[in-house]
Amino acid sequence: MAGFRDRDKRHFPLTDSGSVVALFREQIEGPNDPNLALLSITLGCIENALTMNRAIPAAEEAALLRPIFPVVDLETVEALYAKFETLVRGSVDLTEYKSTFSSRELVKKISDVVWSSLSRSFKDKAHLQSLYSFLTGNKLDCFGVAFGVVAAAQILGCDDIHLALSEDHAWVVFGEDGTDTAEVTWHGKGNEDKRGQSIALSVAEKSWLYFNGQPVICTRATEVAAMVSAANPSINLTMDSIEMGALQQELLWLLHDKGHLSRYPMALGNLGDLEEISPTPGRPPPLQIFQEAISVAIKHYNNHHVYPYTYMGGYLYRKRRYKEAIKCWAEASNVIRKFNYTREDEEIYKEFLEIANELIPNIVKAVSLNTTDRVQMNILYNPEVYADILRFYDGICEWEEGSSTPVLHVGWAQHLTFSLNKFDPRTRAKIDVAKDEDSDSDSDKESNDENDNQNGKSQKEKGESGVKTGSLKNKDPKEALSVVVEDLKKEE
Ligand SMILES: FC(F)(F)Cc1cc2c(N3CCN(c4nnc(C(F)(F)F)s4)CC3)ncnc2s1
Repeated sequence: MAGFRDRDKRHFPLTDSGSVVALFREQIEGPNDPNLALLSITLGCIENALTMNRAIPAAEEAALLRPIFPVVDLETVEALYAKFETLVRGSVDLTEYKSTFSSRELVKKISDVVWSSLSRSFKDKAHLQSLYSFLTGNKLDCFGVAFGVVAAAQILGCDDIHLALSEDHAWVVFGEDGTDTAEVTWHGKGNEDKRGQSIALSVAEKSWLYFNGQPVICTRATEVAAMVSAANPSINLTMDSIEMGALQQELLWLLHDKGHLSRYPMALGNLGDLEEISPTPGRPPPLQIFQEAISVAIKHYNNHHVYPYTYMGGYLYRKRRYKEAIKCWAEASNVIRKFNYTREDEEIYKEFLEIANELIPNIVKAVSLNTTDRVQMNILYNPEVYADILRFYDGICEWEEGSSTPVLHVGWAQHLTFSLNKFDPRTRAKIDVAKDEDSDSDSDKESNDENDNQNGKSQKEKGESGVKTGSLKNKDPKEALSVVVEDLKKEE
């Protein structure tokens, strides 16, 4: 059984980040599977010490010469581990579940064990993702519940139960070939939880939330990567714990070097962000890490992940490399157009709303004010940039087409016209929005329902109930945009 081994105990007490990395390294290197509960309790204990109740500003703390990195005693971790093991083993009678592989009933039972221990307080605070939070405060966020179920499954010896991750949701896979799926946590606000159900129906909706069937399926080592990635160094809205960020960064490099981020674009994105904050000597620059995330998404997930492009776009925007940032956002839009927008896709909706209604307008404002900088200024004379903004909007229009919920509203049109009108008219005339044969959206918007292809109903016809907005593909850009703007104004 997973349990605490002497070789694990040898690392304690943990006194600095090096000793934590050594523990994680030995756990990951094997020969046994890494012990998720042991590592999550340990990492959560450190995060709690470094980010909670840090009332005194760091400067004064340093003046007091108070050691910042907490000492993690074996007793503390062992006691919490024993509490988790007692809860899990005491609640699940495995003799009731005969088969070699886990059943949906067993998965639901494990989910119920975690679920029923939770306090009712609101769950979208920070630092609620680890078993330390669960065992000391009975609080977990959406990810934390899913992770807790997998950690509990490991203690029960259910080695076929693994974490499945999309960009804004988590569930589990299990069974003989690891393709059975089950909801084990809730999602978003005000949505009834669907725990115990398979996710097949939700995937059929072609929603971004379920990735249209391209989630990150974890191994025990990738589950460690998820735990590390979900760690949160923030002390409050304006301050991060440098020590916690550095520890997270070191652990992500350890996992990266062992190949455990090679199918996990979001963890690579997290690492790129950490490298921007504090570059590690001898390691690749952030852009290269973001590029690696994009390559992984293209290679392993049929380019169905949005975040690799918004990680890179955000970085380029912060570096004032506006032309390249806008290209990334056009690529992000090229991903989302493959999906149908559903009401549980709010997180990614907010991402595109911020790009369209804040970031791009800020760029066109900045470059039209800053006439001295020739490089920046000529963005408004660059047909490629203009075309990328049109592609960005066209992808959002396609995302909306055939969806049950509208995406665009007149606010979008106001920012759209503001941004586009800043471009020189001659530039706008220069671009040729040719109908791009092979990327005809019908084929991209895979319809999981074979019937549509058989009776030739395209995605658009199929989405009869969906919202209709003009796609820019077949029209002259100015005419197309006036169609979109008029449509939106009608809704006002
Ligand atoms: F499990 C859920 F439900 F929480 C879904 C997951 C989220 C997530 C993540 N995130 C989410 C995306 N995220 C982003 N931060 N910045 C982003 C970008 F907009 F800059 F791209 S995306 C923070 C890290 N990082 C590693 N793994 C996961 S699994």
